[in-house]
Amino acid sequence: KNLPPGPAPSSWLVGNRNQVPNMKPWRWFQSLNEQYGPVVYLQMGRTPTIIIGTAQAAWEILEKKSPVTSSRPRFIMGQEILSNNLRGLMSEVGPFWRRWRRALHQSFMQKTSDTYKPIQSLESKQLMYELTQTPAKYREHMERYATSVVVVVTYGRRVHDVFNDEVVCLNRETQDFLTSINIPGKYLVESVPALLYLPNFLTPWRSEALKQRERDQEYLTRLVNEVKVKMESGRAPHSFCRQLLEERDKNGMDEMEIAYACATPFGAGVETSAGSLSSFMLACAAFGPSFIPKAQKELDAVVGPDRMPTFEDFEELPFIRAIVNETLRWRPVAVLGGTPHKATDDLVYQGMLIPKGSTIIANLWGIHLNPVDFPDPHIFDPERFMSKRDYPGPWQHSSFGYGRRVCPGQYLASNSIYINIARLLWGFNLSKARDENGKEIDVDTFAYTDGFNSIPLPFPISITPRSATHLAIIERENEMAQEELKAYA
Ligand code: HEM
Repeated sequence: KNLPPGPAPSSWLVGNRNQVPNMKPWRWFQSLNEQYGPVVYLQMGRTPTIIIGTAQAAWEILEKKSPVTSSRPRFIMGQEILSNNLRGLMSEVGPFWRRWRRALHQSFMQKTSDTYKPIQSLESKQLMYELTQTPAKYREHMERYATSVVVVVTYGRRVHDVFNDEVVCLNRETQDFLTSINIPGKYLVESVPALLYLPNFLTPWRSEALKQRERDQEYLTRLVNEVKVKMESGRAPHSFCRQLLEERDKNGMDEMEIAYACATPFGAGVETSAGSLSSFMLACAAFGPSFIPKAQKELDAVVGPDRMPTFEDFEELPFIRAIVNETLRWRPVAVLGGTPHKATDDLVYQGMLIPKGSTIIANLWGIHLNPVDFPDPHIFDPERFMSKRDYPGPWQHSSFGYGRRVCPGQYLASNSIYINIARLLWGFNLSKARDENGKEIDVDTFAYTDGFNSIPLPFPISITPRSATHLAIIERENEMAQEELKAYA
């Protein structure tokens, strides 16, 4: 009674579960919101599930009612078995989550994130140089940038090669395993938790996850120990890990909690940042002539050809800022709004009951492609951010989520996106690649991965320095940056 509207369940037992498409479910969710309204009810097995499709409803439910809509559903395989309940991102609201969240806030709030601008600037200079050398490998270079920033900030050491670096390989193995088991419906135990009481020999799925847990704990502890050794010899640059170790008495975190907390920025911050930069490149290939000339005019007037844009130019570059916002809006990387929330009490939204225990999904695909807020939503048009609009929240888009779960890395992330977009547009002509006959190669702006983070599938793009002066500056800045980067080895 009074539940939000939604499609009829297929059966009492599975509810709507078998109606959800395996591929890109966010598109189906969007069509449901178009049909039934901004808040839709689905019954996933026995769990009530709420799909939110507008920014206004998401703000009312997840921000204003955040005291009761900020928990997480149970993740039996990913959180309880694989991670021994030590990953804050999947954790229910409670003392463990608060400790973890406080630590992240301290190290990634705006003021602290501003102290990471120097490393972001240096890594971005290397990225610019790499693009002059091997432009076709732009995705790899962007991934290296995003990974190195996150690993420097977390452990105080750089990443030179995303294919062979040990931290990267081990973290990626964990992330891949986590993604492969966190698929709704894949394991019966997620809907029938009583299976947890079966003996080990009847539960091979458990043994596999426990083996991965052992590997994770070994390398995550090893990485923390490396920082400890450097701290003892006075060689540890400031880092998230060092701070957690130094403040152990204050933050009350034990060794393993610290080890897992340090895995957080990698898991949450690399694919999201690199994927957003890839979406920007796709927008350049698809819509470049409609916005690049204006952006370059602004950069030429404010920055000129004799130096690269810096963080200090930010206030003077309103159109570049608009491009950053439009990049995050146009193709939201956390396409389903990140990890779902859970209601810890009944609440009522516009007369509709959201029952206690509901899983709540803010479908960013629907929210950002809602033509009421963003007319012609699939067109990449930074102009929509050039004047303040009536839209809830501080960013004028919803890319970083809501309420107590709002992305703690939002400042680090937006600084990365800004500095790279400003420099890419300043230094390069970015346009459609051409085939052997000189014909432009079209790109598909819907060709994205199906994963938890949705990122563009590989596409060709032409990246060439705007002039010999720009190229010389990119080379000179990179040379100087390499000297400064030696401090992080
Ligand atoms: C463009 C880049 C990024 C985007 C678009 C993004 C987006 C998001 C979104 C939508 C959420 C879910 C919020 C919610 O549940 O309502 C989230 C959560 C989170 N993000 Fe980010 N993020 C980005 C980069 C980063 C970075 C660099 C970090 C590094 C610290 C980070 C750390 C986290 C963490 C730890 C959470 C979970 C918070 C919690 O469960 O309490 N993110 N992010």
